[in-house]
Amino acid sequence: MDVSAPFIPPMPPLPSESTGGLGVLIRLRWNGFSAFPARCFTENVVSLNALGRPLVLPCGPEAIKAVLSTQSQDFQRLKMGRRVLGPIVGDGILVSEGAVWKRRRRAMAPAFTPRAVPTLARHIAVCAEAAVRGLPSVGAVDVFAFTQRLALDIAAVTMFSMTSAPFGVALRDMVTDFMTGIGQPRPSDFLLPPGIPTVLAWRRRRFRRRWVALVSEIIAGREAMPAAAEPRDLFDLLVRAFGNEDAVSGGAVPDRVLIDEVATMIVAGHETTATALFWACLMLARLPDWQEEVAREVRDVDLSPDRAAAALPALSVTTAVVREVLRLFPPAFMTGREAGRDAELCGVPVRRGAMLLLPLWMLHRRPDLWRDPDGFDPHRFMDGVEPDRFAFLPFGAGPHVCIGAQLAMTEAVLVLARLVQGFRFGVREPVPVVPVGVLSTRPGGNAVFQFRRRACA
Ligand code: HEM
Repeated sequence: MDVSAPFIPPMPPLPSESTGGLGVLIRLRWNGFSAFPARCFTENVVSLNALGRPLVLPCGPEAIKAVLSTQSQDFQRLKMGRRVLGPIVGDGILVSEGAVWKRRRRAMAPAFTPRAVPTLARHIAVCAEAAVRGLPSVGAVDVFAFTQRLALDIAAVTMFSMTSAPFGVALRDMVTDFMTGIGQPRPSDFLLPPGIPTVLAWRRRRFRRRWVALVSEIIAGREAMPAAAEPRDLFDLLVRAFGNEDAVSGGAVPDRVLIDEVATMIVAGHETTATALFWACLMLARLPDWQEEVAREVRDVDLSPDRAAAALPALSVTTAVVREVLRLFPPAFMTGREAGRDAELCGVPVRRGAMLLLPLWMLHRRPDLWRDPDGFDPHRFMDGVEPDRFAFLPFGAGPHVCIGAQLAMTEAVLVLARLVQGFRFGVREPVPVVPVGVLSTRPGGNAVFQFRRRACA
């Protein structure tokens, strides 16, 4: 393929260079892809101020490495994360800190080892097969809705060994409600101290009550299933993992812990993977040559449930496409930390209490790290050439690195492979679809996909 002219996907405009800290926080409410000034593409650390509170933007690989990894002891999670995400993940490992986080992370790690991949890949393949078979042979497909539904189904099946059918609508409605409403951080979330309620406090408390009731009902349904000798799903793996941890600590796992961690896995896992799959479909629809390259790779690969995990090494082009999508449209487009003590970041002083926002999507498009940084070109992930460890961080780094990274890659690669194996697709965009970063990287606009079943499928 011609590597000289990679395709440049459209992007929203960036703010002016004079945008201050408050301007960044206000813009984040609407789109993280148009919140940060362009100098974040070139500088290592940008220091701003938001209503008197220091706002530091570590943007270069060294600064990001220090915050997430080598100096991670100086920087904790943003306290506002708990305020915003707490209604849905409670005290789960996505928002907890210190000893609680450490204990839960250690307990959950065994559920995400490579040994679990074949079990989870089998569930993914079953869901992908059913979803692909359910598509019309020829016609328009709402790909965003399709990937959201499928990712939720996969989350339900990998977690509980049961389809999301009995509770899927309620779960999807509540997660979407949250993501598009009270889950979007407001400037007051960033600026008010944790003890002071924001105007959303009451709505968030009400959501929490309804959410806990729903997840408890789902867990009760799963617990009613007969026990199995071998772990069937993440639920068995988590219960076993927490059980082992209890045996060590002598404590009992309260239901609330299980509710929070189950909710964390569903929320952290489904929206991120669904949006990555949407962008992968959009890129392949816009770039038929790449779509055919993937089609050639997957044509004779056996993606049936029992063979899915073994098929992964044969899917190197599909994997490169997914990685390039995660570079250009990272679902976790940004992460944040708070300075727990006075510190220094690549020579820049950072005061205790300073807020740090790390625009990971801009790291992935730095001209000093990437050739044709805005162009879509999966070749950069082929031929065994690996990017610098701290140039490409779709799953973060350091102690809080994504626990589900391998599961997410397995899911994205297997679903994309099965979709292209079954269909050829194109797209019409009345308005160019640009990324919108609110909690995850969603499409900002309507893309009309046309699908046609492949003759051999
Ligand atoms: C494409 C899909 C995904 C992306 C891009 C993604 C990205 C990330 C990133 C960047 C972090 C680090 C955040 C930080 O340092 O502040 C993270 C953490 C986390 N992710 Fe993922 N993730 C994905 C899928 C998943 C899946 C499938 C699961 C679970 C089933 C999951 C569970 C978690 C959890 C629990 C954490 C917190 C880990 C900790 O703090 O110890 N993620 N993810």
